[in-house]
Amino acid sequence: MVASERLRRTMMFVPGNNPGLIKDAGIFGADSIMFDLEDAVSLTEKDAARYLVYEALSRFDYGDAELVVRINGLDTPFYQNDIKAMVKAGIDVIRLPKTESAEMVQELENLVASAEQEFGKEVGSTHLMAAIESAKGVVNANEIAAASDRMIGIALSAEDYTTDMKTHRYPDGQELLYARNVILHAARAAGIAAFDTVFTNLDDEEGFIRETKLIHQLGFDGKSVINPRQIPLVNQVYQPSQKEITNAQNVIMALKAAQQKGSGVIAINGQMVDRPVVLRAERVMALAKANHLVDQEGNNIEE
Ligand SMILES: CC(C)(COP(=O)(O)OP(=O)(O)OC[C@H]1O[C@@H](n2cnc3c(N)ncnc32)[C@H](O)[C@@H]1OP(=O)(O)O)[C@@H](O)C(=O)NCCC(=O)NCCSC(=O)C[C@@](O)(CC(=O)O)C(=O)O
Ligand SMILES: [Mg+2]
Repeated sequence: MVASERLRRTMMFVPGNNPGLIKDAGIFGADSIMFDLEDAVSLTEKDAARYLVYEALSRFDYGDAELVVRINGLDTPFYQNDIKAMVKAGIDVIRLPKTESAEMVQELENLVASAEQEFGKEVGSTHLMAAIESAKGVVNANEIAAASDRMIGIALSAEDYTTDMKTHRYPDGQELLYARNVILHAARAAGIAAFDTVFTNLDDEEGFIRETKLIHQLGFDGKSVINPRQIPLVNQVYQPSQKEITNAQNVIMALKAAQQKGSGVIAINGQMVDRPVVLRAERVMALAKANHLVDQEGNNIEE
């Protein structure tokens, strides 16, 4: 699948030092599975975790899920070995934590390109994403998002970010409003995905849904999650209504009819339909397919 066409509603963190969680991570339906070598892994387990994730990537089948690894930061002694091992294993995406500048992304890109050459991988085949976890990262979000053609997205990491901002997380999320909007605009301007942060209180389902509705309304592609229980809740929020699906089906039908006639102009009931409407309709249909509300041809699936 082309990286830019993927749905990324959920990106699930899986601690890289936990064999049980790693083995079963594919059964929960996350759009992206993110093996963590950074903050979920203690300093004494860094090498063991890297080895475990490498072996898992080589042995287990995670189906259609996009496979991501969060490597250790560029200020640690671990990131170079992380990059080599993950490129060798054929990871889809490397997520750089605590990204503060375009130069950091470019350093990552150079190391990834060297590793691709060393291990006989196609140069450019490993995609990148950056987590923004500080005021400096937010201020430089535009240049980070545009730093490399390999970038598929940028993410807000609110736990570290709120610490850097000398605050903490509140239920209404006011403290994140600026960072969320900056990250979203930087991602959209660069034509890549925007991911919202984790929600750490697993027992506060109501709070999780409230936050997910907010980031869905703002325009985020999806959210980092820490537990399989959060996946269906995100998918539910991102599920289009029947009215949205019917409208999208009409737009797609009109598009096909126009193409058959060799016309570039699409009209429904005499009303011209412009490109943004077509793009929105295509996204609604992609979400409807992912939620099994329509079949691959876009027809309603009867209950
Ligand atoms: C929290 C808890 C211990 C609870 O476990 P519990 O077992 O009590 O949960 P249960 O609900 O009972 O689990 C039901 C079944 O699912 C299985 N299961 C659970 N979690 C699973 C999972 N993640 N992957 C696969 N499988 C899973 C489990 O094994 C069980 O399987 P089974 O026994 O067979 O029924 C567990 O979830 C967990 O470890 N989460 C990941 C935590 C983590 O990675 N933190 C670091 C990333 S954040 C960060 O660093 C901040 C950040 O950097 C973020 C940013 O950058 O965005 C920033 O700055 O903001
Ligand atoms: Mg963090």
